[in-house]
Amino acid sequence: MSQSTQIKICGLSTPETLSAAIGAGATHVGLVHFEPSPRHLSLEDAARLRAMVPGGVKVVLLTVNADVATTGKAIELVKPDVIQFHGNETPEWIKVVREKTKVEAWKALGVKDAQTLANSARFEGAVDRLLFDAPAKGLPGGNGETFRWDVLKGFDHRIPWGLAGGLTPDNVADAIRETGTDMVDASSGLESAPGVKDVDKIAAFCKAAFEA
Ligand SMILES: O=C(O)c1ccccc1N[C@@H]1O[C@H](COP(=O)(O)O)[C@@H](O)[C@H]1O
Repeated sequence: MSQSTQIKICGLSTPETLSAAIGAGATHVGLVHFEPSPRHLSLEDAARLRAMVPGGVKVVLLTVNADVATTGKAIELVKPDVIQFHGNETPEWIKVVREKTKVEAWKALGVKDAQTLANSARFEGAVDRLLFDAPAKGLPGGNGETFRWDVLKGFDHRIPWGLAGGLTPDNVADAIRETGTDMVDASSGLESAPGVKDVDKIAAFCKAAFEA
């Protein structure tokens, strides 16, 4: 069993599924603030869920191309531990937000090929973690799509990173073994319908990830 694997369960929207994720051992819980998403939460609802999270579990607030004012308001209201930028945010923009707010910053990147990884170096010094996801399709993320994990093999990572994109209870162990990641992030693969998390899938996912 790998005790060190970090697990983010994203797109939680009810107290029941939030506590299922925490009970199953998630190290990070994700709240989505992006209106087109079936997982969208108002900032007020996100703040209510955030207040239920015990210390020791990190709250990740996900936004997409939000402007500075919205980002600042979101951080002030929700008080996340981490903000996950899942759009076309630049390193320079993220650096400014991070310096102003002191909140840990993650940047999701859609991986097309090895060139995406090479280009990710531009985020060095701007973010605390990169999340490698499938390329945008419909939504910028949360599409349940995997990508070619083999491009991650042998890459000289300079920035802490995590793996996202189409992860499920059935493929997460292979994903960890094939990529060597120490953090996995899942959302739509743990649902019974778009935006509806399934507590059994959450538990099975965490078990499989810890046992990989
Ligand atoms: O979950 C969403 O609706 C979402 C919307 C916009 C950007 C990102 C979104 N989700 C994140 O995408 C990755 C992969 O998700 P999945 O497991 O493939 O469904 C993950 O970080 C989600 O939190």
